[in-house]
Amino acid sequence: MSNQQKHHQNNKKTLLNNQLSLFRQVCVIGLGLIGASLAQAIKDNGLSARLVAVDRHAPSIAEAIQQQLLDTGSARLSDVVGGSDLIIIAVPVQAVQAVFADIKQAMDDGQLATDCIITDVCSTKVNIIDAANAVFGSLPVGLVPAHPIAGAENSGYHARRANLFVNHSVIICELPTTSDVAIAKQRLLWEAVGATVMTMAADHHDAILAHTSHLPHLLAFNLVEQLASHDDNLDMFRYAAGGFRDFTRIAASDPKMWHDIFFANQSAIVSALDEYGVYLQTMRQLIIDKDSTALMGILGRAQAARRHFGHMLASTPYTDTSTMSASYIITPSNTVYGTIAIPGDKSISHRSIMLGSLATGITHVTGFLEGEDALATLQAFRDMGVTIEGPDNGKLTIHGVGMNGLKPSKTPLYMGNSGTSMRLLSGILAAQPFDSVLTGDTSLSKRPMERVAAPLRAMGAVIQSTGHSGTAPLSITGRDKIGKPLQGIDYELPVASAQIKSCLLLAGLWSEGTTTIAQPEVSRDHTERMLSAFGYPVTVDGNRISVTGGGTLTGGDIAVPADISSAAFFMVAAAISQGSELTLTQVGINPTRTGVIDILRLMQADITLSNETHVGGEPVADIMIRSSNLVGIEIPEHLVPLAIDEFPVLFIAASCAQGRTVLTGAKELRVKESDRIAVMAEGLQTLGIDCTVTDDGLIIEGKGSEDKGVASESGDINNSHPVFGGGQITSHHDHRIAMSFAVASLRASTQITIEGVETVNTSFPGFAELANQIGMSIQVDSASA
Ligand SMILES: O=C(O)C1=C[C@@H](OP(=O)(O)O)[C@@H](O)[C@H](O)C1
Ligand SMILES: C=C(OP(=O)(O)O)C(=O)O
Repeated sequence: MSNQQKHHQNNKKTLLNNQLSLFRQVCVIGLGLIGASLAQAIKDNGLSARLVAVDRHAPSIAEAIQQQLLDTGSARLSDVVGGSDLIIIAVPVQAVQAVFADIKQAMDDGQLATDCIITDVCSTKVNIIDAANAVFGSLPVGLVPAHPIAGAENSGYHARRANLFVNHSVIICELPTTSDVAIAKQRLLWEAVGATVMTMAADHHDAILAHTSHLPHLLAFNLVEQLASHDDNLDMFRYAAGGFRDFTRIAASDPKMWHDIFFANQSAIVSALDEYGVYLQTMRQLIIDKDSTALMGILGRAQAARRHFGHMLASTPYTDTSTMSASYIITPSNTVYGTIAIPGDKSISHRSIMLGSLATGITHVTGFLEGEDALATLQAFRDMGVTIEGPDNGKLTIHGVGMNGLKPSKTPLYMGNSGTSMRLLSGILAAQPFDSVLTGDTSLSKRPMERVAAPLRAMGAVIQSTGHSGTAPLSITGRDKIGKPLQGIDYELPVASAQIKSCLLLAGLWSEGTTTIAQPEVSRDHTERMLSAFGYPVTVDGNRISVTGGGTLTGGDIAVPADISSAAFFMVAAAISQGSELTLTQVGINPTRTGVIDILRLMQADITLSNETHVGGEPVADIMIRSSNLVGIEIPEHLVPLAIDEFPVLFIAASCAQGRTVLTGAKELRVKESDRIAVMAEGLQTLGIDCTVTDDGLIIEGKGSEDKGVASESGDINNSHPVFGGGQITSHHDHRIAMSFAVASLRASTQITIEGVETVNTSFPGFAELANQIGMSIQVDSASA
């Protein structure tokens, strides 16, 4: 059950428990779909002691009384309205003024109190307020204009559904003249029938609805009319496939209602139509001109935006984690075996979009990671006007716009779950002439952003982290308002973070003078390498990296190697399990990323690299890893930034090692998608591992020492005894936590269930399928929440 449904249930319970109804008598005017559904929901939720209705259609009233929905009803308001404390107007927009006149008469006759709450459910709001003003002379204190964004193409009393409003939004216009009690009671009513209440000014409501509801309805009616007017219309309708059916579904709605809406919201609808006309003409011309690039740009942007808007509204990663509905149910298996290809590197995929977009000419990318994080970066550049074809099986074609070719996005740029996207983009955007806003999902909105905002400010950027504590949303002011470019900076990084370094180097591309970043330890250098590959000079002097502003990038081909951070799960899987041997092909082995190999080797893992070569400026190799008798170690601190994302799964390796493993100097783990020290410790303890959390790391008592056959003389490995118990793990919406505990199942005594695994798609789409291919047994359960 969703939170909203629970809330709905609780409201209902409270009202019923108190044996009090919210209203004495509700009078519904108009028993069409919305009016009758609301009446039914009020009845079913016990929200009013009495329920009466007014409708000119006598059979509907008679039936509603006979079905005990109504206490009474009539065609005339004055017959039934007396004593009502809520009136709901559910008639076509143009009829509302006449209803107001009847209500005023009832007030003047003493049938109704002057503070009686009056609401409506119409699709336009300004004209409702105008009509009330015209009738009452001033706005009644009980007037709460409202609009439930819910409906169905079927109309009338018989189409009613008490659950029509559950999980739908209701927009309320809180007028300055309305009493607080009236607003509060309206909120309670809508929440009690399952809706989410939003408030909006009436004119804003009408402008928005003109685009999101009125225009689409008008187009649907128009398209059906267009086809119906053809002589061969029967054939057209007979063979009209899904597209026509889907597009015109809403043209089956009530014509009278829509006729009224089109007039009631005349000016906003006409301006939405004018805008539509311009866009339509543009597409028409592109087809005439056979302008494939521009047409693909529009189609690709629209397709991606359609998907993107849904996520933005829900403030969730591209995969909706709000309901935590997917779990892994993993049956222990002992051995993994095979040769597999791991998906593309996330860090390099992000950078290929960024630099490809800013380059002149076309950039072809292969091996692009089609995971949610890299797709967020891709969408952001589409939002800024870059035409990007694909992804199609990891292939992208980016039509670079040059260093000065980005356009302002019409909406905030949504970064989903991706820290890399937000931090690197803030460097690029701080240098653009236009304003930008960067938002993210719940997890990203908790991660520190002042680490990039503060040094960017030192370069002259105007950037605000508008969240609770130095967090997103980020609001960036365009250079056109500031009037001078960013200034190069000499900056010493407080932490070894490739994201901060890359953000500042990227800002440096547009800055006056030279930007030099000094890092305390080596961190991944993909930005530096890719800048050079695109022909931008980068100077590396030990741990000091410099770029000078004013250069250009030239598009080219980028082959993204397999992601060593994803490969790490399978490296540990093979090392800790019995009789295992895995070969992972063409994995990136950039020395700034191979900390996981170094650490596993220090733990005496059996790892061999072969077929070493270079792909697109990055070294790659096949990595073979076999079952190993691991030993606990003190992890050298200089390796921490080189394995920063691999620690969750290295903790699994440490649990299976003989002796204690100590990690220090890894405070950064606390500000990833989750606090990876705390969350891993919690999960390890659930599975029976003895571990101690420290400020900047973790101490793990490995259970490998119980291993009877520790590297026997013949060199055999005995990794067969269980190290972990079974149990239920929460991933805290962190992809790497979910995948790490999946790997632990190879040494578990019984089943492990991992909740909230949707975010695995941010970095490793297809993880469970690949794991099962090599011998693991992961069942993905998408309905277990
Ligand atoms: O630059 C990058 O692509 C990344 C840098 C690292 O973050 P920090 O720079 O914050 O350590 C890493 O954790 C992240 O997954 C990707
Ligand atoms: C920390 C990670 O990514 P990001 O910072 O881009 O969200 C990660 O992938 O583990």
